[in-house]
Amino acid sequence: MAVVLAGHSYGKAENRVVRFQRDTPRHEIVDLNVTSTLRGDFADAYLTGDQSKVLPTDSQKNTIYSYAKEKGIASVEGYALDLARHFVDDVEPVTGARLDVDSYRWTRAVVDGAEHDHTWTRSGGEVRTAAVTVSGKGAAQEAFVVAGLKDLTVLKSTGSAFKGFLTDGYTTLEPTDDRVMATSLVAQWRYDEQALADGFAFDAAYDAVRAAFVGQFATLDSLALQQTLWHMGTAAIEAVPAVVEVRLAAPNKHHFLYDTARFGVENAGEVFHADDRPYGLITAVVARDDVPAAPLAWER
Ligand SMILES: O=c1[nH]c(=O)c2[nH]c(=O)[nH]c2[nH]1
Repeated sequence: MAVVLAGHSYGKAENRVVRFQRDTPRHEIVDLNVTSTLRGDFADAYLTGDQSKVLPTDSQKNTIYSYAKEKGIASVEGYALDLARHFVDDVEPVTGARLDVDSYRWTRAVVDGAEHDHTWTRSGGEVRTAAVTVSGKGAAQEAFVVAGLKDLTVLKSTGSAFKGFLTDGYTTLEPTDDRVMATSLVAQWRYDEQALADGFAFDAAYDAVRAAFVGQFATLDSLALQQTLWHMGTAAIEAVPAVVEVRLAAPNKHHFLYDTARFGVENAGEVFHADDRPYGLITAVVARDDVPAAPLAWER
């Protein structure tokens, strides 16, 4: 038996980059959490301690901050592509780079009825995400762009059923035609090569996918969260031609009708106990069948 180094990667995690645009009196803000991950043959750094091929994570951090000014952040995905291509193209031992970016939304403060030029309030829990992977040098290079969101919390007070399910000796759940449905959606979607062209409208695509998710959640008379996810993924692919694969994870944020009959009080679906755990966790991968899978796009 021999022990081998079976895998490795390294990078700088969670660089908190806050970039302002101050060219006019009305400033703009972009607030990011950026993680770089580099791949290549860095085995010697582990096996013998030879760091001659290792670009320090400190240098990666400096590049991440400097590119926020040098290249700008016209879109988060474009900024991540610039960084990933730089690490692979310009740093000899690097053969693959992945950039993960969380993007936090700020809303302009309203002061005396008017939007303020340089003050914002941080908006809700929802976070926009991007994961860009560049692999290989020169003509053989491949690039993948995965956009996403996490913690998009949605709730509907009717239009959701769950019935006809399998039962066994442990089943106590009552079937229902009318329940509260709520989730805190985590979604990622992969774009095809259209996203690699200059000027691809990442923000418009994001807005369209998000609107497809929320629209399906609201309008589908749901028979289960599973069915809702299928419709969400399908609607996103139909809404944006560049989207080829959607991965969804949805915790079922259970709302249980509170039993007020015990006190002689009628409760016609008006008072619920919002439970936080345990929760059902439903996932789906929805994809076009004419586009090859891209496992590298998802590899962390
Ligand atoms: O939408 C649902 N899917 C399930 O699989 C499930 N299981 C359960 O107990 N409640 C629900 N709801």
